[in-house]
Amino acid sequence: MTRSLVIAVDGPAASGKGTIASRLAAHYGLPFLDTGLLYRAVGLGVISGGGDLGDAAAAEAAARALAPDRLSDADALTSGDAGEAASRVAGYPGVRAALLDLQQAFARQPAGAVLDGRDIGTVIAPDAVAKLFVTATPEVRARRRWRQLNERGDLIAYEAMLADILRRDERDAGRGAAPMVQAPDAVLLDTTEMDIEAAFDAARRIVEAARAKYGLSA
Ligand SMILES: Nc1ncnc2c1ncn2[C@@H]1O[C@H](COP(=O)(O)OP(=O)(O)OP(=O)(O)O)[C@@H](O)[C@H]1O
Ligand SMILES: Nc1ccn([C@@H]2O[C@H](COP(=O)(O)O)[C@@H](O)[C@H]2O)c(=O)n1
Repeated sequence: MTRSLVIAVDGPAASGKGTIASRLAAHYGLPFLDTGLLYRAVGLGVISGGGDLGDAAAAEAAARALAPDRLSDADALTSGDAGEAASRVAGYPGVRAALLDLQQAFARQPAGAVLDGRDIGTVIAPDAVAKLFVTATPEVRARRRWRQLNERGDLIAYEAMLADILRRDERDAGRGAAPMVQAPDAVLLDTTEMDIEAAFDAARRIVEAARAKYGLSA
């Protein structure tokens, strides 16, 4: 059976997984889904509806009601508040269950797909041809996110950014439902000392090795 090229890219906040995943998608001509946006949209949905992020039922209802147009407000979705809200609602099993089918259907497209998140290689697409776990030190990740947000005018202190990253890492890795963990068959890519080009190049080589293993090389 010929497998389609599904690429799973997981890793902690601001590790560069989205940058790598979108570059891989463009390189291989595949559709790309940033699954973090789904959880961010659910978190914002709860807040905008006047709900409480500590209310699992409200979060699950927001996940079940998630409409595609909720994913288009890039500025709101990529704010620090949205990231924090996302990691709160992402711990609820009902929220994860509500978002499961959509993600798995995306991964099942005939040509293949690239998805990035926390549980792509473990839960969403455990049979993915290529699995990467992208990481970097918390300090480097905080610096990257700090620069990204400050460049667009979201002024935030580096120390606050680092605290946010550490809190989110702990919550994402420590939850019971689909915790952030490297899949046993994922390749670790530590981008601490890499610029974007070097990180993409390393990722592409990992995918090429996986394609060769499954006889998918041109
Ligand atoms: N290797 C790198 N070197 C320097 N900057 C990088 C590198 N990779 C990504 N960046 C920058 O770091 C920021 C965060 O990258 P990106 O959004 O890809 O991370 P992420 O892991 O997808 O984050 P999120 O947790 O929001 O999903 C962006 O501004 C991006 O341009
Ligand atoms: N597959 C995923 C993707 C994301 N999350 C949660 O959403 C938060 C925001 O994700 P970003 O990738 O945009 O930073 C993240 O901290 C996770 O809590 C998830 O659980 N599973």
